[in-house]
Amino acid sequence: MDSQLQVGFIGAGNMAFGIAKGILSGNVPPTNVKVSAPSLRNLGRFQELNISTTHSNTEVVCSCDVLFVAVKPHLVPTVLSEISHHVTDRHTIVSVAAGVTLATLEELLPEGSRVIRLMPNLPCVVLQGALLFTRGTHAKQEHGALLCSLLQRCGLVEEGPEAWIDIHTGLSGSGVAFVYLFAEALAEGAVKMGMPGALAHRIASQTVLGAGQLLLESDKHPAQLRSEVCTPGGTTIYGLHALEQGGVRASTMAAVESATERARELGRKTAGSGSMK
Ligand SMILES: NC(=O)C1=CN([C@@H]2O[C@H](COP(=O)(O)OP(=O)(O)OC[C@H]3O[C@@H](n4cnc5c(N)ncnc54)[C@H](O)[C@@H]3O)[C@@H](O)[C@H]2O)C=CC1
Ligand SMILES: O=C(O)[C@@H]1CCC=N1
Repeated sequence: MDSQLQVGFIGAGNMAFGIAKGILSGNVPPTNVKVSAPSLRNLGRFQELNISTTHSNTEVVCSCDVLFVAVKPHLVPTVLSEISHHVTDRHTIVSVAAGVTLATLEELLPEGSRVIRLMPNLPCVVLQGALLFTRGTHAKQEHGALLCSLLQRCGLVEEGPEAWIDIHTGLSGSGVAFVYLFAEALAEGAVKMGMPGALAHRIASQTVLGAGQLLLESDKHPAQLRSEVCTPGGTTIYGLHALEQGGVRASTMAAVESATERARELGRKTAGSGSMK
């Protein structure tokens, strides 16, 4: 990767911070990164990473080659209209906004702009993200490869068709929160049975981490690993029976479906009016 490559972020929230941390863990020095946001509130933690910060979105655009647009979806039309005059051949614009489609992004930017739609997730901040991107009309394979090399330390980075981005949003962007809910409930079950809360939460976190790592590294189907934990007539099958009675499988599938549908709805609203309230 070109050591002169300049990276910009518009929006200094949780997701921008996660991606920035991943990028800095690769071979991009903080002096090559700039972030903008209207208030000082979120900028401090970027400054702690020696990233330069500003309140001017156009200043970021004018100084970078790859620009991450990391504001809430309903602000994307306003932000892109504001910076549009400054977007040139130099730029690859990468939007992480849930639901906002390539068609909307391309329409809001000058003809021929290079656009990529990326859906990351919060564990980028610990270099364990799951990211899926899709390239717009004018973003070539080489631009996808450049993005992959920038994000190489963020976690798993995959490319796919745009139709999968909203699904990935439900599965993984939002899915992280579904896993947290499960971890919280695991710990609360232990607290109910008499274990101190702090210990229960530490053990629940390690259980989620260990289960995930084994699932990834073993290359086995989750049902196979589940059966390896179940002793016939033992404790696990009793617990699984209780979960199935609560409809955990159906409600988890419904959660992914519902989050995916919401991403699609956000996309339609952004395409329609530029205002999503
Ligand atoms: N938080 C998450 O887990 C994920 C978020 N996303 C997407 O990332 C985007 C950002 O989400 P978060 O980081 O969670 O939001 P956030 O609320 O933490 O951050 C948004 C940032 O945008 C800044 N901002 C607001 N108006 C602005 C403007 N006019 N110009 C420049 N900056 C402005 C805010 O000051 C704030 O720093 C959203 O579009 C969301 O869909 C995608 C995947 C996961
Ligand atoms: O909840 C949201 O809309 C964002 C997108 C995926 C995760 N957080």
